[in-house]
Amino acid sequence: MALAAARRLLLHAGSRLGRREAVDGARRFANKRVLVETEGPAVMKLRNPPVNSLSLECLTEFTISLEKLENDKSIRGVILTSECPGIFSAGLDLLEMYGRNPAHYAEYWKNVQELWLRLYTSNMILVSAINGASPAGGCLLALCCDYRVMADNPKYTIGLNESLLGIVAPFWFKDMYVNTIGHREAERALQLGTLFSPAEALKVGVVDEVVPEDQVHSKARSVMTKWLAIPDHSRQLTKNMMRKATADNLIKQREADIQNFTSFISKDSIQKSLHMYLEKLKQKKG
Ligand SMILES: CCCCC/C=C\C/C=C\C/C=C/C(=O)SCCNC(=O)CCNC(=O)[C@H](O)C(C)(C)COP(=O)(O)OP(=O)(O)OC[C@H]1O[C@@H](n2cnc3c(N)ncnc32)[C@H](O)[C@@H]1OP(=O)(O)O
Repeated sequence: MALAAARRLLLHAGSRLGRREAVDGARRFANKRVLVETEGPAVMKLRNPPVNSLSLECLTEFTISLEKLENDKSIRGVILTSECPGIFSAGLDLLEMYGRNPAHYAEYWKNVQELWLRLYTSNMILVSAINGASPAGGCLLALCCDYRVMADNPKYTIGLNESLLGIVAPFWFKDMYVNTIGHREAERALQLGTLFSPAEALKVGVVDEVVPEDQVHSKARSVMTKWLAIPDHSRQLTKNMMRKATADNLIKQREADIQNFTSFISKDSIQKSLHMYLEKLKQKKG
């Protein structure tokens, strides 16, 4: 209920902002954690500092922004990137999965599923400009895209590292990984929780292209231009043919997946693992 109300408020605020900024001549709309520019190829920038973690609020704003873009028939493609220096996205927000109650975990997971389903089955062309670290849920966002361009900076890594946290990548994360890099590579990378450097990610197929950091956005734009030259109807039907079975696999068991997540994440042993991981992140500083 609370989330539905927040959603209505955000949609309302979003459209107000949209109108005001259009009057200024810049075609863009924004909410607190997601900025969308629709001048030229649409660009969606995550801005949830310090690390673009996908908190419930961030997920909600992201989903709403995507919904607005989908409803604007003049927008055929979106570049997904980050406004946080050095970070594409740190993935799901660990604080949404630690020390909360089962109802919160269920609500959070429903929203993770919702964003994934919308992104993965989007009719728009999605290109990610990966300009920073992209672990776990950050990698998931990139994997939803039709093409991934990554900055050539060895400090940036990408991959589904869940097993390093003592948790397990859900089956639909795994399915998408298998679809992208094949069964053997996915099996190894998932068990080891591998975080790939840009060069390794290119080799294994997690990303499609690695370019110097200052060229990530221009490359993403030129990729978008190429993809926009393809007729929408044939490209969309082809995308749907490739992705439908994977999305349907979650759709048919959404409730069971929420229950699984809630009971798994509520376990004492899993909470303990998350606690240790969060402590490790804190200690990194000191
Ligand atoms: C069998 C049934 C199975 C059912 C399924 C069950 C479970 C699966 C569930 C979920 C799948 C999970 C998916 C995820 O996405 S989990 C999140 C994984 N993310 C990570 O591991 C990234 C962790 N972060 C980092 O490695 C680094 O922070 C960074 C992104 C490389 C950035 O490094 P940098 O040095 O720039 O920053 P800091 O490390 O100092 O971080 C700053 C600040 O942010 C906090 N933080 C970092 N990441 C997260 C996060 N994901 N969520 C929340 N908070 C995060 C960090 O703790 C610091 O906080 P502080 O308060 O100390 O300033």
